[in-house]
Amino acid sequence: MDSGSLEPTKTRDILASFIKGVHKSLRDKCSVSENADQIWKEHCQNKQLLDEYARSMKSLATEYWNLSDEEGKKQSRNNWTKEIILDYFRNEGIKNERTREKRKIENFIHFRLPNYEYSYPELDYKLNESITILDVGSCYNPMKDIKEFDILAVDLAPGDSSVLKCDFLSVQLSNKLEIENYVVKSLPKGTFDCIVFSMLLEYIPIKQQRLECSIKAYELLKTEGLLIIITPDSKHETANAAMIKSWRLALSLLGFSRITYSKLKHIHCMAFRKTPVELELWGKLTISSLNRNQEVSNLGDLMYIPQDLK
Ligand SMILES: C[S@@+](CC[C@H](N)C(=O)[O-])C[C@H]1O[C@@H](n2cnc3c(N)ncnc32)[C@H](O)[C@@H]1O
Repeated sequence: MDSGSLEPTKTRDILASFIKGVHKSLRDKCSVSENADQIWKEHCQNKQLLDEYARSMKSLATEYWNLSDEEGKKQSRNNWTKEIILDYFRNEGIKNERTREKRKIENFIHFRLPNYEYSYPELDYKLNESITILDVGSCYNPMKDIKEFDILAVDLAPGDSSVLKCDFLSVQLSNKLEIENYVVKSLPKGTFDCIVFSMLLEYIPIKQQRLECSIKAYELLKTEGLLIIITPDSKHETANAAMIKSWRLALSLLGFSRITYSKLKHIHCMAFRKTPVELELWGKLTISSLNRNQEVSNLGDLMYIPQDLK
């Protein structure tokens, strides 16, 4: 795409609509096909399209999103992510969350399960010097200069030499990191302090696949590790509140506890921790607190995006 001689706002709009168009075309194809896995496979092999997407995304984010002034900094997904991760791992975040979670569980047991035997686990988080981060769908590795982070950046189509090629939907999970010719073949379970899905889930065309990504994140994180999810939305905070609530329910039922949520001008930002509370008990608490009258027959249905409904 050559848009070099156009006005900046025009170029920005062209890049943004190309990106949205790739997402839409994938969703449309999957919605009329019996074989969404095949559509996804074909998409992953379309090198020309993926490379153009990577160039467009990098250009949009680094040249056209104004992030240099004070307001821009406040609205930046990378600044939000950095602040939340550092607060959680380097300040009192883990300790505060344990206290909050313990209190929540104890209240729940007291009122709903008075005969239940339970003690909140003794925890001792082992953090290496750097915070290990798996940035899924990283594109150009936007957080690579943050010195506290040790980032494994992966993408279908790397937009920077520091990013390894990997389809998160099909990559194997095992007990070690395996890389062949800059392609990730397998990721180690239970080893990451933090996983970042920054503007990833709305690219994934099917609700069930979004759930699969979330399940993989759960398996790859250490207990008490963080999952950061950023998803674009320029509407008012309340416009898609039902979707945000629905994702929270799905992720809670997987064993995540939401620790914070912010609506910035163009994005929703969420951080979840992998709770150390046993899943059966956590599920009961989730159903009682978040799911008062909703029937959940398929967790995948909860991971919808507004575009699925169009
Ligand atoms: C909208 S871009 C976001 C880039 C970056 N995270 C950011 O915040 O600027 C979405 C990225 O997710 C990548 N992606 C989508 N599905 C993926 C998958 N299954 N595995 C790895 N990367 C994926 C795309 O190639 C694309 O680079």
